[in-house]
Amino acid sequence: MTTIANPPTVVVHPDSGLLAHATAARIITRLVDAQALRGSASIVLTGGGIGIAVLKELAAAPARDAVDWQRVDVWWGDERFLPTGDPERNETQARAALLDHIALPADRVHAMPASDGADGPEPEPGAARYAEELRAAADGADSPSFDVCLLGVGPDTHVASLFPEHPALRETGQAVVAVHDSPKPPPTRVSLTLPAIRASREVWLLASGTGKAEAVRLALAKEAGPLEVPAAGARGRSRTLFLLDAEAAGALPEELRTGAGG
Ligand SMILES: O=C(O)[C@H](O)[C@@H](O)[C@H](O)[C@H](O)COP(=O)(O)O
Repeated sequence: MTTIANPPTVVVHPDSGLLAHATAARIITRLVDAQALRGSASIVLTGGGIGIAVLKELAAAPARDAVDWQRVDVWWGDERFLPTGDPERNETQARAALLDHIALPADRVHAMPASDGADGPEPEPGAARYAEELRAAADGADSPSFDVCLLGVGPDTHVASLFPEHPALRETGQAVVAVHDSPKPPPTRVSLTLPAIRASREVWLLASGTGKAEAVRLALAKEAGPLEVPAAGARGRSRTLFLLDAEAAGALPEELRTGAGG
């Protein structure tokens, strides 16, 4: 497991609209900087309410095309294992929110498998293929050093499709895992594992609303490990951000909410 170099930084915005707006602006700057440094950039997308809201804001952002979208690789942190084009798939929602509005080469959109896809009706072969695709993009490692990995946080502290006490959390030998019996519907999914998430240069955890306040508190409290609190294990190699609205930050100690503890 990668050691955690830096403790998470907490950023609190007044409301979910501003959180989505500000995170979209932050993505633009992050991708532009990555391209200036390395010529290309990579981002892992998340499903969920705030995750998709950020993509919609990104599509509408005045500075959107400061990013050279021809040189961006788009991956997913997880996917609902449903037929291609199913409205519940994270890919379908990301295409409608952002990808259909930017000049991204088709071969740089790395969609996770669909239940009607070439990998067959079970998620395991598709998960293995996606792991191969990651390895091929990672210069010998199992997973690329994504410039930014976006993760929504579930009310039970799940990230991607890694749920508390679920067997998928114990997977450390693979970058991608098939998930059955997901407590959040639909039951069958494909997900990056914690090691793949932690290969990212930066991990940004997004949470909005009072329903996430306790999950966010647990993710930062150091009271429990990643098997009980998956969001506690989602850390970037060089930076981890918790991007929250005031409601999702509501259960945090004052010093974390205001940065006064820095
Ligand atoms: O496929 C999914 O459902 C997501 O990837 C999942 O990890 C999501 O990000 C969280 O459940 C938060 O979702 P909300 O923001 O809608 O609460």
